[in-house]
Amino acid sequence: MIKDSNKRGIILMNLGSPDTTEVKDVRRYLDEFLMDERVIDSPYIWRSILVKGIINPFRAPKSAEAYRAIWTKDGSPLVHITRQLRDALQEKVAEPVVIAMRYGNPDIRTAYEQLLHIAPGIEEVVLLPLYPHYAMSSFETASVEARKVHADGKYSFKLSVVRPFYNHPAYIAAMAESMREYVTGNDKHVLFSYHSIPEKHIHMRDITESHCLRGECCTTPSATHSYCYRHQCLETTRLVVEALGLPKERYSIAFQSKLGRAEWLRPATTLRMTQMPAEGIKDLLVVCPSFVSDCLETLEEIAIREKENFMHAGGNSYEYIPCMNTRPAWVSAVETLLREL
Ligand SMILES: C=CC1=C(C)c2cc3[nH]c(cc4nc(cc5[nH]c(cc1n2)c(C)c5CCC(=O)O)C(CCC(=O)O)=C4C)c(C)c3C=C
Ligand SMILES: [Fe+2]
Ligand SMILES: [Fe+2]
Repeated sequence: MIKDSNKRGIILMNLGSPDTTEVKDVRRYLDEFLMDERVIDSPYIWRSILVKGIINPFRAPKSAEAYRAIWTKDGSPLVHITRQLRDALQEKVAEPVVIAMRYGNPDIRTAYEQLLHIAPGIEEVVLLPLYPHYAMSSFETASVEARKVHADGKYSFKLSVVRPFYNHPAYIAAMAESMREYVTGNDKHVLFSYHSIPEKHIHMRDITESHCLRGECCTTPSATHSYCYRHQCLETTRLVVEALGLPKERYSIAFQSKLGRAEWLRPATTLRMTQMPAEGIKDLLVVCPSFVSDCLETLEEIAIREKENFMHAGGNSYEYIPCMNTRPAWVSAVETLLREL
């Protein structure tokens, strides 16, 4: 690693949002997002028909409305929080720090150009995809896109990418710290709600071609766990509850934000919301460790919509534990992840 801070730049890369909540901008964003072969893996022609002809015409107006419910004077929460994280990190490190989004703006090319403008002699760029867990549709697409643009632009700096940090002690400690005040002094149930992915994507990245989604696969050691999203979510949960000292009857795991009819990781958060009150879980805390910055999927889906579902199903209290956003422990963890590369 090049240690000289004058020669190094940092990019924090997040998923991205539409530029505005207008349907045309949301449509453009969804088009870019869902046409990504690592998000919808069908052959190009079928993907085009599906996205442009079926999903987008219905989804864009609905998503625009959802975005309107969480939009701020500074625009998208996700993008604004990523900017704030950048500012907080910049206070702590000498290297220039910029942000990039996988979809929408600012894109990765803009981020490279910005770094070269700030520090023309840059020799290494360190990219931190802000996804704790490995998925084709998150970490993989971000790093592939960054490498592709790096090669296409014939940039002379070296590009280094920080690996998923789902079990890194600094991420686990920061997650536990962000939850401690909510879980202490009560016996509320804690639901760990992770973004779901299609089961097919787990099989596609099973390097053994025979391990994943069979029996107790995710708790049985395997070389494929470096690519297994489900294993990594279970590990994050295990380590966070260990750090918090939560007994096993106090927490559970679910997967949110399913799209379409295929099999996705289960149980579905939305189904659990209607089941939990009947099982005697009336007071609920929900945390979303696959997101480090609050976004549509946490602020609208979890904090608003799923709360309504839970309360209508007979819940007594429901609290969403915000993402780590710009909490000092998380900013320090980011610094650690970048230093250790
Ligand atoms: C945490 C990592 C994420 C994974 C893995 C992921 C997979 C995935 N997502 C979709 C479809 C949509 N996701 C949408 C929003 C969204 N997704 C993530 C993160 C992951 N997605 C974030 C942070 C956000 C919020 C963006 C924001 O602007 O705040 C959306 C758009 C909104 C909507 O219409 O619901 C879609 C669509 C798929 C299909 C997928 C895996 C295959
Ligand atoms: Fe998503
Ligand atoms: Fe697994």
